[in-house]
Amino acid sequence: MTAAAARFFLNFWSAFRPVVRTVKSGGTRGIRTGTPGKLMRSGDSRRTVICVEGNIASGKTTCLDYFSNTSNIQVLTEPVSKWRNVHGHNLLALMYQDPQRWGISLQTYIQLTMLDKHLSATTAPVTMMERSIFSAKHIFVENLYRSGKMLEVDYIILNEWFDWITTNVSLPVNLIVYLQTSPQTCYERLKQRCREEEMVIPLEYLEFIHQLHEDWLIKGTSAPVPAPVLVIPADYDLQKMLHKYEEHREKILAATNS
Ligand SMILES: Nc1ncnc2c1ncn2[C@@H]1O[C@H](COP(=O)(O)OP(=O)(O)OP(=O)(O)O)[C@@H](O)[C@H]1O
Ligand SMILES: Nc1nc(=O)c2ncn([C@H]3C[C@H](O)[C@@H](CO)O3)c2[nH]1
Repeated sequence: MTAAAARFFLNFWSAFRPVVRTVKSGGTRGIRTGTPGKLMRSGDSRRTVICVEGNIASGKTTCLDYFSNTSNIQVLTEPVSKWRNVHGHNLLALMYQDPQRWGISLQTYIQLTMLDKHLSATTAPVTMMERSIFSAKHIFVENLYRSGKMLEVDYIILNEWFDWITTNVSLPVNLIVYLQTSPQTCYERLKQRCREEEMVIPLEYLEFIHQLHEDWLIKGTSAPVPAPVLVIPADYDLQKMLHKYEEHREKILAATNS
């Protein structure tokens, strides 16, 4: 990274809400958010972070809703509302309408907003996040680049940001819950939900996104996973899925002891 880029990043970084400082801890260099008292942030080893991953409309929000009533669990949903209104600009809609032009803009903003989610302060010992900075990179950035909708130079810039952030900022994840839902089922649920920006999504896009999840979380052939993966087949109807979530509750919360 050039000196100018480092200066830019450090200026950007100092604007961040949490007071961050570089500390040596356990021999590895990483930025921990310095917070007194009970407040915990992602870098706090006392905190357990579970990321719920899955295709579009695979049922992540429904899963998080189910666990949101459990004491000691803080649920962090994706900041989709931010992506749909960046000072009046609907970046999510722009990307779906013209991914070649707006893919880099959306991914840059998603990487920032997901980093902010990872670093958000909480008093709860367990955080369940919808997706992560990792899936933004390994699923969606990869899809844009591999489908020829992202310039190589943009892909490289995003990768350098991702590598710097994940090297210098402690973003521990204790468990990934992968809701393994078929593209067809996701497509049906997406149509049922009718999120305006997503009405242009073809089944083929969901098939690409599905394959990238499988390569990453099942086959392990694309990129390292930041935590053990618990796979929950999620094609079943709502009632059966709620039973499945209850069946897996112990395994999911066992991550707190790992
Ligand atoms: N098991 C299920 N059976 C039928 N419909 C479901 C099931 N789970 C969720 N849905 C419905 O499918 C739609 C998508 O579900 P949900 O919002 O939980 O998915 P998601 O993975 O959070 O989506 P996104 O990735 O777009 O945020 C919603 O309308 C939801 O009510
Ligand atoms: N391009 C792109 N990159 C991401 O990192 C990303 N994360 C989520 N999404 C899209 C999927 C749903 O439409 C909607 C809600 O998940 O936002 C993304 N789209």
